[in-house]
Amino acid sequence: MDATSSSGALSNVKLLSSNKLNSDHRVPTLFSLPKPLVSLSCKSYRNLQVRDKSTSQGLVVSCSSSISHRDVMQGLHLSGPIEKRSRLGQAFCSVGSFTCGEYALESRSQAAEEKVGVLLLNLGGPDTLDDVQPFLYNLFADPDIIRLPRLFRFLQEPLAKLISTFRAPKSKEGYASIGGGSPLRKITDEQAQALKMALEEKNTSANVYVGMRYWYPFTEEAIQQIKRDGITRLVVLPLYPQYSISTTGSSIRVLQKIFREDAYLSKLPVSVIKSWYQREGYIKSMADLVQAELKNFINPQEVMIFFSAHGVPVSYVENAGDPYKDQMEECIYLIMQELKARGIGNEHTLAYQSRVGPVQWLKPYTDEVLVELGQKGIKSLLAVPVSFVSEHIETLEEIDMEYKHLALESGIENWGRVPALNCKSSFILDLADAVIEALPSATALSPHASSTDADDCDPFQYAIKLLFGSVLAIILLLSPKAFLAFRNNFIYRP
Ligand SMILES: C=CC1=C(C)c2cc3[nH]c(cc4nc(cc5[nH]c(cc1n2)c(C)c5CCC(=O)O)C(CCC(=O)O)=C4C)c(C)c3C=C
Ligand SMILES: [Fe+2]
Repeated sequence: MDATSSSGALSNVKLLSSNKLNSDHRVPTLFSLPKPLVSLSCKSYRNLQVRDKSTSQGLVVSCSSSISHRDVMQGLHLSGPIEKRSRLGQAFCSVGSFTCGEYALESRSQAAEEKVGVLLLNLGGPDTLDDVQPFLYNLFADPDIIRLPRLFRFLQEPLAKLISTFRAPKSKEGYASIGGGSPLRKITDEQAQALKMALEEKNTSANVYVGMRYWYPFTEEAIQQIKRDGITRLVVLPLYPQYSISTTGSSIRVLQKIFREDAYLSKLPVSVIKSWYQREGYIKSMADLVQAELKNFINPQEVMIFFSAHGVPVSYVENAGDPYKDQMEECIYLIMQELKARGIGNEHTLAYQSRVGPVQWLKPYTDEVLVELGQKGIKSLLAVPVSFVSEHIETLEEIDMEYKHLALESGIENWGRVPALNCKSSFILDLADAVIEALPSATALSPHASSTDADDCDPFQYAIKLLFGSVLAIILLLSPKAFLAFRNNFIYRP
């Protein structure tokens, strides 16, 4: 099919040219829009949303950085001569000067040969209690979760076996108390379906896939399906708003490995949305949830807003450069700013939950802060889970049961919890916008590892890790008592 006929839905769009890059991809397609039929709004430096007024069809124009922020913000007041480049895959097309009346733009939805895929990445969770131990094994066998120096990598799998076996009974109790398994697969599938529909509403047809890191459907399975479907452009969207080496980093590392080893995948244009905690749609959706939940308290203005994020070991942030903590703090700041703009000026605090194992995790710890707040006389508290967008064991069991119990015991009288975003429509619509904005910048996936290797730290730290690694391994292998102590440390506290 040629590019002209594929633009049929946009009757007011005139095809200027189409370049054949190679036998598989016919890109880009360039159109001009007569001024009266176009409204233009700015989403970011590189993506202008253009709407054809007569058909309400939406298109994305990607701009080179030679268009300044001021030019972009002025939208319709732009006037030439400005050099504008459309970028699709590896191709650059110089369009030359343009004025308000003659926009040259690149059309995604009209490139008939393009088959867009969106890959949602998530952690995964056991579907049944029998899955708990093997799920935990997969998690602890991940070198981005238990970061051993390279020399000690041979211990990764035996350690994973050991920790998963000893942690499983405690974990099973948790999963049993929330119905016998994790709700993650079901919710993520629903999010995928909702995202597909939201994209359709925005005139972008896409297949949406789910790839889990530690349980079914595994990322590897999703990638095989993407290949079978002949996807020609892929957006990777991890369902973690903030980036951590242990979550998004780990999933991207798996992707890079698979893509590197496959002739088709290594050429596939891919755009990875590494973090999206600062997106307006996400922040507003979170603020909506907080605002709605505050109304359930008798004195909403007296409620302490208590953000509880999943923790990571301190070493991730301090030695490996994990941006997770900074992004989390900025995210909380943005949500609070949004609430302030709505006239909600409650006090707030951030703490980290779900620590595992005998190392220091990000502080303050949720359980300790709850006790302190109770002792300080705080009477009403609204817990807000922030690191994850679906209900899961740590919201349904850890927050709703353990932390609630602890808070009430500590003197807090009124307890509330903001639900996870799940399929909230403003959130899903914003994810759809994020996908649409990411599409033009897709390029072949970089072969370099995205996560910081455990060996990348300085030689002194490396030597210390080596020493402690050896001592730990020897103690674990030789001493049953130490082994038991280690086991006890690998269950969540309190
Ligand atoms: C942003 C979210 C998450 C970060 C960061 C994270 C880091 C991290 N997690 C563990 C250990 C475990 N996590 C477990 C479950 C789990 N973790 C997250 C999210 C993050 N983890 C979610 C959403 C879930 C729940 C999945 C579900 O089934 O509902 C578990 C298993 C649960 C249990 O045993 O209690 C473990 C163990 C580490 C070590 C880590 C950082 C290094
Ligand atoms: Fe976790």
